[in-house]
Amino acid sequence: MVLSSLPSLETASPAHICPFDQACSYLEAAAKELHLNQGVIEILSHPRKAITVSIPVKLDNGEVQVLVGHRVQHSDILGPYKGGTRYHPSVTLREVSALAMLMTWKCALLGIPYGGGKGGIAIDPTHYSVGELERITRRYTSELIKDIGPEVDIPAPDVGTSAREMAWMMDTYSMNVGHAVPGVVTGKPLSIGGSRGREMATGRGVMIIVREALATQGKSVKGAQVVIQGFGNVGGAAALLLQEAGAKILAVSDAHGGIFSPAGLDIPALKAYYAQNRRSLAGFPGSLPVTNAQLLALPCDVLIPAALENQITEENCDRVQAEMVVEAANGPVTLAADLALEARGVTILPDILANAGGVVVSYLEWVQGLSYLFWDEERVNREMEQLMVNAYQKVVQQSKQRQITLRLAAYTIGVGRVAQALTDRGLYP
Ligand SMILES: NC(=O)c1ccc[n+]([C@@H]2O[C@H](COP(=O)([O-])OP(=O)(O)OC[C@H]3O[C@@H](n4cnc5c(N)ncnc54)[C@H](OP(=O)(O)O)[C@@H]3O)[C@@H](O)[C@H]2O)c1
Ligand SMILES: N[C@@H](CCC(=O)O)C(=O)O
Repeated sequence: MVLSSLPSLETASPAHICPFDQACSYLEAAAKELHLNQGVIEILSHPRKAITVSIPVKLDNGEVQVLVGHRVQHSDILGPYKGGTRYHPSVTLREVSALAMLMTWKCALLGIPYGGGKGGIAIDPTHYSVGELERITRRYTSELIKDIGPEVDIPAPDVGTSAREMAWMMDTYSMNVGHAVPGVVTGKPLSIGGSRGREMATGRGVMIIVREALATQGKSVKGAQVVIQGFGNVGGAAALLLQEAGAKILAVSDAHGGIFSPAGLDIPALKAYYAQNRRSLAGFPGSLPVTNAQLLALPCDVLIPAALENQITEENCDRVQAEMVVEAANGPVTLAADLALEARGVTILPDILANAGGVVVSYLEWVQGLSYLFWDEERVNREMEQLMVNAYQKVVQQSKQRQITLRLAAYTIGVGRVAQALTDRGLYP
């Protein structure tokens, strides 16, 4: 499928910035830096396969709805396609295609033997009952049954999904093939072969990257003032672990807005409050309300967008006061904002590095499953930390050697490894 032929109406992300076009721009920049052959660039600019499925679901009230789901398989040059499954109203084929491409570079950068994929369903999961979500997930998995598998394409959680959806996917796939296949997904519950440490893994990886990046600048995470957009799996875990590491979390937000405390938020207390307060941050004792727009403009040392794409744009980047932006989300800074922030000397830790902790522990989960030997959490965290620190150091070294930004350095490593494998395999002689 040629993505450029898709209708432009699909570019429904904030400010109508097409995430796939942006992903291709970064690929082109890396390819230029590496002097890659045009044929290689052409191959890597297109997903290998893009699957769109209809998902008919009978709602609890008897009504039938037909939802739209996608799975995009960008590249399997280095191993099975790998990447999350997103349930969010903004999901489009172009968005999923961009996210699948990012997964290819992320896995290559981290040196794990996977390609890149991503899936999603255009729904707001909060509008459906648990029973409806289970039926939707099972039907989506059935529609993809021939295209996923532990050696083919391995889904994992992303926005709006968690271990619960992975268990339903694993069960549906296993029932179809006639025996248990835990390796078809990662991020599953421990009871069916999940890994210790996976739930906190992306946030832990973010904490490690913040700590390393501050250390590179001769600063400490202890006392660093941090602002986080998004209080879900990634933002919530990053907040907790950064606070444990000594940082002061000044503000956090969800889709409804945020809260701010100049003295720093007590994250364990906030997590308990959030769960009891029907997932609302509003009114947390000692905090002041902030909008998401205000939150991005708060003075701080480190700003961590951990929600969706295109949050820091050409329009609002002038208001960003942070000295460092750490992309816990995929694609939270637009291309124009990226250039403007870099020009102002803001350090940007790119998504394919900063949020790789999740897929690294997905890989460790897959390895444990394949060897039928499960590790304690301390070992999982140690192995993940080693891969994250190693990748961070390589990115810094590449950035210094080539005099390029950290993002371009990360891309040149990821894209370069895939291009090399592509050439060595003879797919582009
Ligand atoms: N899960 C992983 O393992 C993983 C790994 C690597 C990267 N990522 C990336 O990290 C990001 C977050 O993923 P997640 O797994 O944490 O998802 P999640 O658990 O569903 O949480 C998403 C968070 O973002 C908030 N949010 C949504 N729209 C927002 C907006 N417009 N402004 C501010 N906050 C908003 C949500 O608020 P509500 O709850 O109010 O909707 C929620 O707090 C995504 O870009 C994802 O691709 C995830
Ligand atoms: N959705 C996550 C995790 C992917 C995975 O574990 O396969 C990401 O964007 O990296």
